Amino acid sequence: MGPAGSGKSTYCTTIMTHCQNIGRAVHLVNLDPAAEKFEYEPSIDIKDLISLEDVMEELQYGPNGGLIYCMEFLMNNLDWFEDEVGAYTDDYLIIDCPGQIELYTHFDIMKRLVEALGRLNIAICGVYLLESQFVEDKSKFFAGVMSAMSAMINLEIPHINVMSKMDLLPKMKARELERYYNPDPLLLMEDVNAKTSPKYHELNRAIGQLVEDFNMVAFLPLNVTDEDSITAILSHVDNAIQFGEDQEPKEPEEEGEGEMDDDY
Ligand SMILES: Nc1nc2c(ncn2[C@@H]2O[C@H](COP(=O)(O)OP(=O)(O)OP(=O)(O)O)[C@@H](O)[C@H]2O)c(=O)[nH]1
Repeated sequence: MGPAGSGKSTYCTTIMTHCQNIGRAVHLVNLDPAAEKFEYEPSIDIKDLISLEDVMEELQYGPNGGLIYCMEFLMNNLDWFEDEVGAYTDDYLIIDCPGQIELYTHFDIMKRLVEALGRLNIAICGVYLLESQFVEDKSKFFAGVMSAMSAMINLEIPHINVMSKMDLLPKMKARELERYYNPDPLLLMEDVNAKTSPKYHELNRAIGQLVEDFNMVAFLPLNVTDEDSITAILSHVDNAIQFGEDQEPKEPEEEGEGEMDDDY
């Protein structure tokens, strides 16, 4: 997941290549009804169900309304999705999502999709991408942190955030980068305040405090040319999936089994 152009498809391709190199069964799922070119042919493709192009042409919708229409159409045809995914329940699926940010923040479409995967007993990890260049404009960076947080809160699934396109970021000291990997909102607010009118400083402070109070957003760097960063991300995803599986409510025990005694 992530905003338009944040590097979602590149992430999918990078992880697909890496998984294939280490001999792991992996499939690409495309959920973007506007996607055109793929480096790997998707095993499941929303365009087999509906395409943005058709919706725009036939219903005269614009790109954003059309996208939402396509996703709602998918929601009304979840049996199609469940049948498609049902063929791969033992494998690793990488789901490339559309870039419209409202899908993760104020529609429940992704949430319903997550529930559909849950019905198939598929363990999930959300991966949210934010471009590294955002660190050069702290207001944008904070907007990105807030949208990542919003996705985490809405979806309630094991989740990691990835800072993409690290090769494009000018060299920075490790200590400086750490401020972004684990955002220190109050420290960063000083820079944002320097660029905004004093009448917004209280608002900036409140936003910083919100990020601090939730204290749940951290980023892992992805440099597609650095195998170590790819391995590290995949291992975090695996751990998050394992964590999610460990948290699954257990089947209720048979009567009499494991009953607590009255003294407990
Ligand atoms: N240098 C560099 N460019 C990247 C990287 N990741 C993505 N890009 C470029 O950024 C642009 C957008 O990348 P995509 O992977 O298509 O991003 P996306 O999030 O799938 O985009 P949408 O599907 O349109 O939302 C493309 O031109 C990519 O080549 C990266 O790690 N390094």
